[in-house]
Amino acid sequence: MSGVRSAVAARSAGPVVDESGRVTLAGVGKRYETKRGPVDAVADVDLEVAPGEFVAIVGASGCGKSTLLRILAGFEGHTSGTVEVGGAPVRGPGPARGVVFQDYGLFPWLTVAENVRFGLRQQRWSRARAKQRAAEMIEVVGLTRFADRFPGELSGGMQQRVAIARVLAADPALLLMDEPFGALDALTRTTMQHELKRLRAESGATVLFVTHSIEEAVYLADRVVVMAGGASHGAPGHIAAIVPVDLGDERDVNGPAFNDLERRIAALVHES
Ligand SMILES: Nc1ncnc2c1ncn2[C@@H]1O[C@H](COP(=O)(O)OP(=O)(O)OP(=O)(O)O)[C@@H](O)[C@H]1O
Repeated sequence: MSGVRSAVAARSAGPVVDESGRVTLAGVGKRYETKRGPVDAVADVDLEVAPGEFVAIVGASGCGKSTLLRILAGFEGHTSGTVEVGGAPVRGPGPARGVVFQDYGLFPWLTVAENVRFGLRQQRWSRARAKQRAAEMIEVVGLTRFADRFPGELSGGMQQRVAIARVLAADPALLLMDEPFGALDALTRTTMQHELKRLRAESGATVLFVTHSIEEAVYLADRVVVMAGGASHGAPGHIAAIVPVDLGDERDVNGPAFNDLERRIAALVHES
């Protein structure tokens, strides 16, 4: 936990609740003005995510999942409604929000270790502390042997692991992840899901996680948001359902309760 976040935790009595991870979306809409006229990517999105909660977002292609994440990351503005993180309006990117998107966003001229240290140094971590933290996170994603390699020397899946290590190293209050494991092979994907679960339990970060895999959503999340619509479907993207995942911490992906929930969510995705 970062210095600021532990200070917040130390002041509050009772369970640790880091309010800086709270997400509030109220009546959120995004309209793109294009040559062919306005495109409503999303409309009327209401969602409250509690600090420390893990919310997965699923839905057919084009329903606005990435748009919502980009808005929360501060990469683009919304055109209606309110978007708040930690009780403050989002006006641009910020260090309390860690972002892992489909493109790895690594600096090709820096080594793996330098890439992971970069954000920490930007946040004024000392050289020694940044070096130690980077080494720890690189170990977590299983890339210690490659710490001195450049991104161009690694596979896509390995580059994605570096991007994940880089974001997790900074211990953000809110993690925004858009298909972060989409490019990984099945075995690495399972390992990374485990690690993400563990790291998130340790750090208490709030996570918003976009995935096309309903199994992944049910395995990781406290709640699954099902989105529907999309500009190409003639209706703006919107939230069609929010499904709580009441399966406890140890989830058996082959268990009947797990599979039932997976089927229920799949039906909601296909209906919408
Ligand atoms: N810059 C843009 N200009 C115009 N329309 C856009 C722009 N960006 C996104 N859109 C439209 O907004 C809608 C939502 O796109 P978005 O990428 O958020 O969907 P998605 O659910 O993440 O899709 P996928 O699962 O395929 O990644 C789509 O119809 C898309 O065409």
